[in-house]
Amino acid sequence: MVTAAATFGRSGSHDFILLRASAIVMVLYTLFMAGFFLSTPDVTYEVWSGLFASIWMKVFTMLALSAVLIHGWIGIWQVSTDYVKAAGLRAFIQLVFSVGLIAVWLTGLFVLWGV
Ligand code: HEM
Repeated sequence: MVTAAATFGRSGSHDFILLRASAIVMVLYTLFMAGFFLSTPDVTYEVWSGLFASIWMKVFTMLALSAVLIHGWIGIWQVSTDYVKAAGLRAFIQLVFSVGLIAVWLTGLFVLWGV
């Protein structure tokens, strides 16, 4: 079986599931953050760092950042293979997004580590 080296999952259907599952996690995190800001009138430094001090918030945030990594990785592969016909430019776009997504994930990990 021929598989594309730039995809994330083992197969197209695996990528399909990963894209949907990661979308659900991102939507849940977005709803949670919207709820937090709506229910917290005064978001001070203490309130904000207190929120991220708990282990469940760290885990939830790392799950959301992993979902961004997986979703963005698969998503940009799908969009670029559909719309960017020049192979060199497509590889460059995928490289920029992949490195950027990994940088976001690592930044989140180190920031959370310090809270
Ligand atoms: C680099 C950024 C992103 C890229 C390249 C991207 C790409 C994609 C692609 C290609 C699809 C599949 C569309 C289809 O098959 O019809 C998709 C679906 C989706 N994305 Fe994204 N996306 C990105 C960011 C986000 C973010 C930040 C969110 C939410 C906070 C999000 C939420 C969704 C949802 C809800 C779906 C629909 C899933 C479904 O059909 O069940 N995406 N995205």
